[in-house]
Amino acid sequence: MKRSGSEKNDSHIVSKSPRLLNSGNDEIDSLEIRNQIKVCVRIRPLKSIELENNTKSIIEFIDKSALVFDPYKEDNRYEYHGKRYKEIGKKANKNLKFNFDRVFNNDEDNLTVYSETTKNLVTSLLAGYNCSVFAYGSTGSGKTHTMLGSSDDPGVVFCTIMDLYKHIEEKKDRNLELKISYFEIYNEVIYDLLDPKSGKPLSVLENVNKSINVQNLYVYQPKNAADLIEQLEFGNKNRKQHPTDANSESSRSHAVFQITLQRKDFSNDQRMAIQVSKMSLIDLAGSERATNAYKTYRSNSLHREGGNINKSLLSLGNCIHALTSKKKNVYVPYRSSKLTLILRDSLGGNCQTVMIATVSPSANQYEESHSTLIYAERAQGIQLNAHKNSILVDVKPRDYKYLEQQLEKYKNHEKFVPDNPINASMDSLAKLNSVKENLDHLFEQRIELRSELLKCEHNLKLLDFRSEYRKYENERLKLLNILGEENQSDHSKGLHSIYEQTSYYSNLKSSIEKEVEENENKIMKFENDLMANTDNDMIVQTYFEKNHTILEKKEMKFNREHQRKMMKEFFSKYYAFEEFDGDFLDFIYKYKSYDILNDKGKLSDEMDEKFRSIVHKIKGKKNVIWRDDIDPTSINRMKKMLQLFSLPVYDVTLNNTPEIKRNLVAIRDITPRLLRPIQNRNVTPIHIGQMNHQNLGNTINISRNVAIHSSGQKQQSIHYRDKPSQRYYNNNNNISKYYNQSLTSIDNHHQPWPPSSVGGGSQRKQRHGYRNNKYNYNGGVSNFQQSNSRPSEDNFGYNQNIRPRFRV
Ligand SMILES: Nc1ncnc2c1ncn2[C@@H]1O[C@H](COP(=O)(O)OP(=O)(O)OP(=O)(O)O)[C@@H](O)[C@H]1O
Repeated sequence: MKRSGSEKNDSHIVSKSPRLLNSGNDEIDSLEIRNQIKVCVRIRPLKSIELENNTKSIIEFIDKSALVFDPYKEDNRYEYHGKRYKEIGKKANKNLKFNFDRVFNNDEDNLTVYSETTKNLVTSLLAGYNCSVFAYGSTGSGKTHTMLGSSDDPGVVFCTIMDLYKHIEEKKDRNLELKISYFEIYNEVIYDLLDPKSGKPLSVLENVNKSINVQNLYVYQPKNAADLIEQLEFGNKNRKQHPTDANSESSRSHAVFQITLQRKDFSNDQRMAIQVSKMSLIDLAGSERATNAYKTYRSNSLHREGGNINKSLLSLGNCIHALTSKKKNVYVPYRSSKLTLILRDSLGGNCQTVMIATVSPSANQYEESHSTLIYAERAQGIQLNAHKNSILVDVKPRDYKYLEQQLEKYKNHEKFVPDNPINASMDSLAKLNSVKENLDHLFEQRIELRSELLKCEHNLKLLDFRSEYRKYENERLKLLNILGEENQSDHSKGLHSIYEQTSYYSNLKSSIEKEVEENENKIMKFENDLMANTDNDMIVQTYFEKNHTILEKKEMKFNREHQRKMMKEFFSKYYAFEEFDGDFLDFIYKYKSYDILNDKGKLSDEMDEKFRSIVHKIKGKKNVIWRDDIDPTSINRMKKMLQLFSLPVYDVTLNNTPEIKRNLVAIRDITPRLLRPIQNRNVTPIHIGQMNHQNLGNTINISRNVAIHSSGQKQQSIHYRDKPSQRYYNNNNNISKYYNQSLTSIDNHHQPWPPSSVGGGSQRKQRHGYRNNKYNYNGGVSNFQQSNSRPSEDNFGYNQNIRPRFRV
């Protein structure tokens, strides 16, 4: 035999399931999760017509893990003079041995296939893992027979449903919700098989969680197994079929049947665990090549159909190829077809996947079966990364009591779906909404005031820089002794003008600071009160966090602009100085002053060293500075100069713990609903069609009023070290990011700023007053000295006890 696949071992079985929840089911708790796709091959029996025509079989079953394609056969040779020879002109047998996780022979039924491929996945599904089973093979090789089967030999889908319901009934797991959807991809268009009347093509979108969703898909919640089977049959009838050479009932589309399970665990009175898992059972269209399959069909539409089937299967092949490539960071072209986009998780992501490759043993399907086996062999290398999809949600004890009462009430009912189990955040939202208008106004005012304040800071720093620079210039000019009395007084005037402006901006700054402080105190009061009254509700937190982050972003931007302007100023001075240096040197060389002075012995050591250092600089050589040469005054000067390049900005220090991240999934999904005006406390029916059953977070849409508390909301004194009693939280930046979208509904009610209220107007008037007072400074150097007495650069004039959120 020419080829042999690698021997299988259990190294791909990586972990026992993490026990987030103890399901109470031994089977689930001892579950083994593979990190590799499981590939099985099923050989169908030869059909009666094939047997009648003496069609040769090209696949030989070796054992449960191996088969030989196009086996070498002794009797294919003819005998001549006691020796056996190959027939002249006859192609040699390929005689290829393939190894798979399981090979099913032609006499094994669907139940066996189910038990050894999908049964374990049902356990995984119940434990919270996503699972996929897909049948791949050429037309007429037995995909539909495997997945759907017949009344005599029910297929994998039927067995899965039965097993699932068996578990639900056995465990009487009332907290388990099961929903189904069924769609097909035909000619690269998605159609709902459970809602065929709509006839609308559905679109597929990737949501923020990176999960792929079919938009507006009809999701059905079956009453029981029989009801589910009925829906499945209904969907099957709606599939597109055309007869082909190889199969009179050939399915021309890829059919995707999905079961979504959601399980809520209330066993802990403080936390509710929500698990969402999904199983996709996929019957792909035939993988035959268009030329073979449609040689008898000349219709354009059928050619297009064949082309599209092959386009998506070609993309599937390309994805498998990329996923199994040994090269690093290979691009996987999931987006090249709808099929691969939908299968993205099944192929390389958070999923436990089984591929059942069906092959026909008929010699007429030689090429097709060969190519299926090659694909299947390649797919064995696909790595997966299945993990449980669970989320823990804090439950208030009072809610838990309520839940228990509800459970008691429904104890004897056959079916129990918790209606609206937890009800908390609506109150918080109402409280927030009652003061939100005032708060929005205060936040807008804060942005305005802070921007005025930063403008002052910017101008003061720029003036500080100019005054420092003027001092250097003065020293240089004095040194050169080329300045007359008149020029010197001009120069002092320039310095005086800087001091005057500094004095003006210092006064303006201190008045704005007062307004900022007033505004900040008001916001803090609202924030503290609301947080205390709503028990640190996540929605309320998020609202404040969002507004703090908006300010922080604006200030960062302003800071960058300030640095840019300072650099510009710095370089304009620097280049002027460089030019001067160059001219000076040129002058000295030109008139040989250096040589003359040197000759006359008038060149002091100091002058000589200075001259040499200038030459050194011009030549671009590095200067060696000895440690002893660095005097503390120059270091301080340098520090001061560096400080001029940054402004005090508002600081939201953020935390990013995994728990916060997890809760964010929930908050993101819950906020858009919670932020709607509270009209009706009753639960409105979910538009199931829009429910994103792939998305873990969306499951929370169902229990709309879930109260979610992040551990990150613990009172932390990080920002308010000197005031630990302040309620402040340290949370993830993303909250604000997500919240930005969700808040749009209330943002629409924003009052334009400035509001008509007297307070804001008068404050602005006050500021303008200071501006108009521009010339009422005391003037002169003494004024500058006075302004120097303004608080040091370290605290930028803010009382850190009050506002430590602002940082340099
Ligand atoms: N393992 C099997 N045992 C008995 N009959 C089988 C088996 N596999 C397939 N068949 C029969 O072969 C025929 C074609 O099978 P099936 O419709 O499942 O092919 P398919 O791969 O789904 O084809 P297509 O891609 O064209 O839909 C059917 O009549 C089916 O009953």
